[in-house]
Order: sequence, then structure tokens, then C-alpha cells
Amino acid sequence: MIPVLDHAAARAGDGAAFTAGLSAACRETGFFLLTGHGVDPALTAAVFGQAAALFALPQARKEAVGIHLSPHNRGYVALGAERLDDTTGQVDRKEAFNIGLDLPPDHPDVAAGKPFRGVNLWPDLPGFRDTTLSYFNAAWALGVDLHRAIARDLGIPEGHFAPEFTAPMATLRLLRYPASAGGAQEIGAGAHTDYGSLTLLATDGTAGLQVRPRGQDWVDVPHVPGAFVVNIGDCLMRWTNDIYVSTPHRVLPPARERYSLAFFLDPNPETEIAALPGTGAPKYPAIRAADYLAARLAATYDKKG
Ligand SMILES: O=C(O)CCC(=O)C(=O)O
Ligand SMILES: [Fe+2]
Repeated sequence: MIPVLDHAAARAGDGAAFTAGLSAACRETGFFLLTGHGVDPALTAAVFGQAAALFALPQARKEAVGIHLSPHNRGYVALGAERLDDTTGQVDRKEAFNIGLDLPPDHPDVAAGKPFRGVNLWPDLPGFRDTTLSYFNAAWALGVDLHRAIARDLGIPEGHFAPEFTAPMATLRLLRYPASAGGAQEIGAGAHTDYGSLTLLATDGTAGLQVRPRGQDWVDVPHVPGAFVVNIGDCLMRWTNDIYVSTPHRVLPPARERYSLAFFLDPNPETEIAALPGTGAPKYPAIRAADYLAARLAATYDKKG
């Protein structure tokens, strides 16, 4: 069972019930559905529209903003270029487009070539940049707000996390999974856990996403219209000293073409990921968030074969 949490009362200042639900979800399932989150459904719909326009472009125009042109994990990822589960030999049947924190080329961190501090690649599509960045900012704000509830649950000051997400290593990923071609070995996205702190996912309602909570078999994630699928990533699991769980999930080949929008929220590059106060004897050494994410991404991309 994936819990459904309504964020509306918490956003209006009454967070007790929400925090209790969040606590159980983050410690047991690692996944929940979030309603009442306040992100404008028209904005989400507009991003889906932009994703459809982008993926419908001729391949050459997509490759013109290809991820190989970016040292910072931005841009277009072609069908068959990724393999999230390296134990099966199955290549993911999906294409994607990554957008990161949008800094100008003359920003000192960009000019200095700091990791995760690059410019975005933009397709030549009317409204694409403004629409996707509005959504990026809304998802970022929501993710920071959810970290306030996480802090309440962990018994640390509510504002503990906010300074760690002022210029986050966040990625908005537009995803398209073609309809299944019927091959027995097909997978949309292989089994994996996410790397970051929180992931906020919007889907077009087409089935395919499954999660495997600890000690259970794969279960379908139900579609709740307008809700985000929220999950804990490995970085937050480590930060909470394994009190929260990051849960494996995958996307089965969909019966019809499927679109989703995944917003991966990682902390600022300089954030130190060390067991949070009150979480017990540290199980892991402290690590800079940028070093942690870089290691995880390197492992994924090495596995592409
Ligand atoms: O498309 C989805 O529903 C999930 C995608 C996902 O898990 C990921 O990209 O990490
Ligand atoms: Fe994922």
C-alpha cells in the first residue's frame, strides 16, 4: 500500500497529521502520493505539453541539445542510452531531457567550472524554457517545504534543511516511454533507487510504475489524478542514518506511450551529508553532497555498457 497524504492542512499551518503520515511513509514505504500540494495543475499540464513537443522533434534537433554536449548532465538522452538496472542486461526503453538549476554563463560557479554548475541546453521551442523553469521552481519550493515536515518528524528545528537547498543540485527530467513493442526482455526503466534527497514525480496516468517495499513483491503505484508520487532517495536515507528508506522502483513497458516528469532534489553541492542530530551513531562517514551524487552518477553511466 502506498499511502496518500494530503498536504493542504499543513500548508495552511496545521501540520501535525501530515507529519505523522509522512513519518510512517518515509520510514516504512519510502514512497507516498501527495495531494493538496498547491502546484498549479495548469503548469504541470503545460510541461507535459512541452515534453510532447520536444520528443516529437526530428531526432537531429533533439541530438542538437544532446547530453553529450553538456558536462553537467543536462539535455537530451536518446532511446536506449541508459540502463538503470545493470544486473539484467536490459536497456531502458525511454528517452529523456534533463534541466538543472538555471545559472547564467557568467555566474562565478559556472565560469569556474564547478561540478553541477553548468548552463542548461534549450531546444528551439516556444515557451519551453519559461514553462519548464516555472515548474522547476514550483517543485523546488515544494521539496523544500516537505523538508520542513521531515525536520519536524526527525525532531530537529523546522528550518534545519532550508540553507542546504538554496542552490540545489536539482534535475527536472522529462521522460517518454514508447508503447511496448511486446518483447519479453523489455523494460521502461530498470529497477533502481533514486540518488537524491526527494523525488517528486508527475505521470500522465498511464500505468507502469511499480515499487518494491522491503520484504514485499513489486506493487503497482496507483494513479491519483493531480497527485505527485514522492519518494525518498539514497542521499536522504544516508543523511537520516537509514531511519528513512529509499525504495527500489521500476517502470514496466507501458501499454501505450507514457510521459512522466521526475524532479530530483539533491542538496547544495557543499552540503555535508552526515548523520542528522538524534539519528544515532553514524553508520557512514560524512561526505559532500556533490561527491556523493557524482559517484552515483558515474556508477550509472559506467554501467551503460
Ligand atoms: O517515469 C517514472 O514513472 C519513474 C521514473 C524514475 O523512477 C526515474 O527516472 O528515476
Ligand atoms: Fe526513479
